[in-house]
Amino acid sequence: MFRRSWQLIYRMYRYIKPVLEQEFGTWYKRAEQIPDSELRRQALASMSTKKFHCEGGCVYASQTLSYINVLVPLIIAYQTISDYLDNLCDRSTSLDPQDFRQLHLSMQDALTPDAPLRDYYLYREEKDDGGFLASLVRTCQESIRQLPSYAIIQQDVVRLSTLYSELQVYKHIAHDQREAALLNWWKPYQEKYPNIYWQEFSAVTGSTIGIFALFALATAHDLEEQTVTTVIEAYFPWICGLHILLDYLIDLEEDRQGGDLNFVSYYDTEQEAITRLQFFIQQAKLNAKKLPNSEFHQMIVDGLVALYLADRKVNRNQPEIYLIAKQLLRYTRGFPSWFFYINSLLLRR
Ligand SMILES: CC(C)=CCC/C(C)=C/CC/C(C)=C/CC/C(C)=C/CC/C(C)=C/CC/C(C)=C/CC/C(C)=C/COP(=O)(O)OP(=O)(O)O
Repeated sequence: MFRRSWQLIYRMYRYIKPVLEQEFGTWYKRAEQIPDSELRRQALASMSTKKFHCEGGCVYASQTLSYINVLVPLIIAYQTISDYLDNLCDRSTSLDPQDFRQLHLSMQDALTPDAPLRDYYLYREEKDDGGFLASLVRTCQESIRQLPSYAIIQQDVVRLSTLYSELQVYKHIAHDQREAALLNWWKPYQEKYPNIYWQEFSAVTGSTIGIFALFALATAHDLEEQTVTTVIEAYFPWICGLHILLDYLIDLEEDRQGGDLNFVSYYDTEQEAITRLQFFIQQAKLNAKKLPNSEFHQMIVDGLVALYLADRKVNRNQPEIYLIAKQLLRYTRGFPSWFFYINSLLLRR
């Protein structure tokens, strides 16, 4: 197992990137052949603008090189479903929760080895994707069958995936209803997560990386339940929360102008946003230290901050975001953060 940031980046370029490019390219070509023009447009738009989601997600495959050919296709297929459906819901002509729910059933089917395929487009007009979504689901199912300890993580990944899907439903309904729906959804979880706000809980559920961390664990033949629990406790809420709060931070100005929901905008002041994000970094690091292969998960924390703050939107023309970003990058400190930041700039710009 590797311990250093340069070793992670070396593995990414040497072993992961070739498989990733091949897989991603194949799905992209498949998307180009989607018969329905609107579904095709959304699939291509999400794959063109969000490739870094797959690139970042595939970092988890660097832990076990012997499973690259299982983990990379799995992570790419699952993340592609997530990004494609997000585009369909965002750009939807309807605001129909029933439609959003039905589409997202594909994500839980993808994580259930023998689940039969369903009509995920049942409640929308555009239906003919030429089997694109079904093939993504099937690819996930074929991959998870090859993970020796999948049975031990199955229930938890489906639970995290269901929470993600619920977030996507509530986030995309009518603007005047979504905040109340999200608050109401949060109520039964409030007691379990007393240290976070409702909007932070929503952010936590929006990350796919807790699932990817569990996929990587399931490559072990002797996986213990206790290890799964410790990894979930580190990721949900801390590492996942940090991930999506960063995602919303860089969209803050854009969302403000477009009147879009943004979980970072709920902080009262800039200083509160900085304090809360620093709190998430601190908790994420503390909890990452408790994990098996802890160096890897600590690199994920540094890497997330670097990857998101390397986005084009973080620049001097958006002073609020720029200031918060600078403070956060300084807060993570040390060589790995700067090394990942430079690599992320190369990847994303
Ligand atoms: C291939 C290669 C050489 C890679 C090198 C990568 C690199 C530089 C690694 C070093 C640093 C490192 C360790 C980074 C960590 C990487 C990591 C784990 C990244 C995570 C990527 C990921 C899985 C992203 C998915 C994000 C996600 C699920 C987003 C959706 C969540 C959400 C709720 C979004 C908001 O949606 P909405 O409000 O609808 O708004 P938009 O859709 O408009 O944004």
